Amino acid sequence: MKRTVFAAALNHQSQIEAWAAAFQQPPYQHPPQHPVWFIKPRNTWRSHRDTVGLPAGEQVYSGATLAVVIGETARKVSAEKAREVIAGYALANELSLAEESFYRPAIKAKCHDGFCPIGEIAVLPDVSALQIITEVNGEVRDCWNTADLRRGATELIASLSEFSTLQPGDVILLGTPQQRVAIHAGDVVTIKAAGLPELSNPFSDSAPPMEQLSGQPTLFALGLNYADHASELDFKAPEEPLVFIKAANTLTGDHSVSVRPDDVEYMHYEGELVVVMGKTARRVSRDNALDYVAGYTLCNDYAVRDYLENYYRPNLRVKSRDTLTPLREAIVRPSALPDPHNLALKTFVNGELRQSGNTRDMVFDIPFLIAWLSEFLTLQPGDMIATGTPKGLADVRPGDEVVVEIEGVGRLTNRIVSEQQFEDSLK
Ligand SMILES: O=C(O)C[C@H](/C=C/C(=O)C(=O)O)C(=O)O
Ligand SMILES: [Mg+2]
Repeated sequence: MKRTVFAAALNHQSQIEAWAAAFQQPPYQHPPQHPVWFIKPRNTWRSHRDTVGLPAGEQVYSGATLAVVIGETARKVSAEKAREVIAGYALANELSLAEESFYRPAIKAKCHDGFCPIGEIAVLPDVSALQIITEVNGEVRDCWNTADLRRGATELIASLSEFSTLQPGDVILLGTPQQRVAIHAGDVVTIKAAGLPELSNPFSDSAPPMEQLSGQPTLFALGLNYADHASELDFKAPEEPLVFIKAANTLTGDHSVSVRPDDVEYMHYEGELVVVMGKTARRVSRDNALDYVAGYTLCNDYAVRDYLENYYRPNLRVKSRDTLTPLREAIVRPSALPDPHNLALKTFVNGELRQSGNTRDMVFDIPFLIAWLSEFLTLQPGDMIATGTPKGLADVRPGDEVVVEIEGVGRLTNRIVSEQQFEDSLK
């Protein structure tokens, strides 16, 4: 069973060449120094022969790529050892709308329903120079070679597992060339590579409704959804929701520890209200949106600012690290919380009040967020939306006790430990 599907962006030589000049300019400032990660959430997953519905009025591009399937737990694995944790490979189609920018996470371009068909797994001895062919209606339209990737499978596993413990079933998509193939309703797209089961999907302008999905619930998180927090970071409030995704590895529970990397300057807390979906939601209106909510809980969306790069910002290395998203499992039902948009939100460090806001100050409220997301993807029961944090960030250090408290929802307590303390605790 798939757990999290990670994908590497800007990992093909042709992309770096095409964007080289732009990446020297603001907002990027320099080419990416680390892999640029994104996540294909479970609503995007499809199998061989599944029909994929294309969003009306959008040009969709095929993205034939190679998927690496993890077979063993991998935490801080070296590139030399990475091969040992690979269960096998599969073909995948990393479908996307055109990307005009790599600055902010590309949720709308990458996460439409069905935007990630993945084929059957097979064991291959070597994928370092594998030809990947795309046929549309039986005609070859693209062919690229994994030898042109900037980072191969083992290097990507090493890089990702440094901050995100990989589990059996996790998948890594290795990337796609700059040039993609435009596809249309009525097309059948078939992806082929020697030694791997082919992946073929018909595309239509309407697809069958999605059954209940497997895989981990998706945690969508909002950036800059409180104007006062945006301004403390010298940003204006966004004009549309700034949504990023946090992977399952980052979650931890109440009264747990969060690991502060030993070599960083600034790791801050972010107390946040979390919405938990209770019903499958697709194209839901704002007026009806709260009917789809199972309840509310709270999280701490820690960030390590040292690792910020202006590519799909905030990037997974900042926001999706092991242990950096304490989340309280118990939820409060909507009947017990009639107005989720008027709740005091506080964060205490060692008993001292450090953050104080109110959920009435959200830039985009909960009905808007549910309607906006469900416009282009299906929200499933269990999916969550962390609705952002108000101003009042501060650095936290090993030994600090951090308590997030939201009126009517409850408290979430966790303690900061150093990397060394955490490693010692594992021995
Ligand atoms: O890009 C930024 O600096 C904003 C980003 C995320 C913010 C949030 O998670 C939030 O506003 O709750 C960051 O701070 O990395
Ligand atoms: Mg946040």
